[in-house]
Amino acid sequence: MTNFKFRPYRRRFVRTVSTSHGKWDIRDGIILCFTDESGRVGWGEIAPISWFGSETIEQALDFCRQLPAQITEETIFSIPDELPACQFGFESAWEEVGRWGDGEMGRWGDGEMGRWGDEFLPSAQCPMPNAQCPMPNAQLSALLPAGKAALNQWESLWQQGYRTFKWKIGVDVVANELKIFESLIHTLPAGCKLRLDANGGLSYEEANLWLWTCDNFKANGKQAPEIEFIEQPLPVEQFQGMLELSMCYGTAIALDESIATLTQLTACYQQGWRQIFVIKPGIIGSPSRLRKFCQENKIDAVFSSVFESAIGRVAALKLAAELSLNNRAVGFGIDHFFEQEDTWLLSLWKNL
Ligand SMILES: O=C(O)CCC(=O)c1ccccc1C(=O)O
Ligand SMILES: [Mg+2]
Repeated sequence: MTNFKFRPYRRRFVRTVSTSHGKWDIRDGIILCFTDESGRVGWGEIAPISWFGSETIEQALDFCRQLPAQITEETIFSIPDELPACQFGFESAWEEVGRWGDGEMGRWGDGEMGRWGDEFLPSAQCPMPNAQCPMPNAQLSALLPAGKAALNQWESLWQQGYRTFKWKIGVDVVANELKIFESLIHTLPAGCKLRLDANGGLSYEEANLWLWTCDNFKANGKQAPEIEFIEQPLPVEQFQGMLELSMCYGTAIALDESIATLTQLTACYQQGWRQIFVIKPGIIGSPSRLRKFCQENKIDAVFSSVFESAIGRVAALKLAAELSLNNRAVGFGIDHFFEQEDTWLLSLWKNL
């Protein structure tokens, strides 16, 4: 049995996230707080992306609202598969409560449970993500802005230590993007990797053109940057097309939208996908079932952010650390899309 509270939040990106699905300016999410009988605290976060295949924020809120103030393990482990972001948020908060020994209050409370709003607010400072999970930027992939803005942004990210970059394609017409791509690969220094993310926005012909261009770049003996993979070239419905493409080119393909939830991940694996899997823990569903799947099948996984706050990120990165096999950079280099996080968390606590 645990005491359960939730609070919705809204955060505006400092720069628009442009993908082939359109523009995204605001992240709506929900923070969960569990407190057990002995006062141990666990935090969780629900950060859905409905255009990606998860529930909507309204569905997640409706689910939270119909729950009683005290919930059991049974409730947490029977959240329906239609609410994958809720499964992640509730289960990770639950795991966090269980992690602390008797008498310990967890990483947020510092032994003294503060109050949030009028009810409970962590009295200790806000969770400091970097202090909580120190991870060198070299192990993260930094998300570049779409279009030619990428040409101006990579350098400051490089200076911050990032060595893997992801650039969105399928946003503009292919001829324009190919031109920018040419400039980008000729300016990126040796020792870095580039991921191209089409978000399902290419036609079969365009996908062939991109894969051919990447293969050619490599064949011409160019060593920098290494094109690590093309992510989700075709729409989710065209799984067979992507399977074919994955066998025709040297450049690898990573599935993302196609495997947004555990149900989809299982289906694609069963249908023979063995290249790269982009796992977004924040929307995939139950962490314990994800663990089981990854351990049983030894998939080549790349972990990726859903623009969650430090609370969801800590839980997601914990899974990434447990389940990454090939040391691929995790797609959490997205801080430059937000105002400084501690400031945001502080104001979140204060305004509750
Ligand atoms: O994976 C990354 O490197 C950054 C995160 C990212 O690109 C992303 C974030 C939110 C929603 C969709 C996507 C995506 O990979 O398409
Ligand atoms: Mg993607």
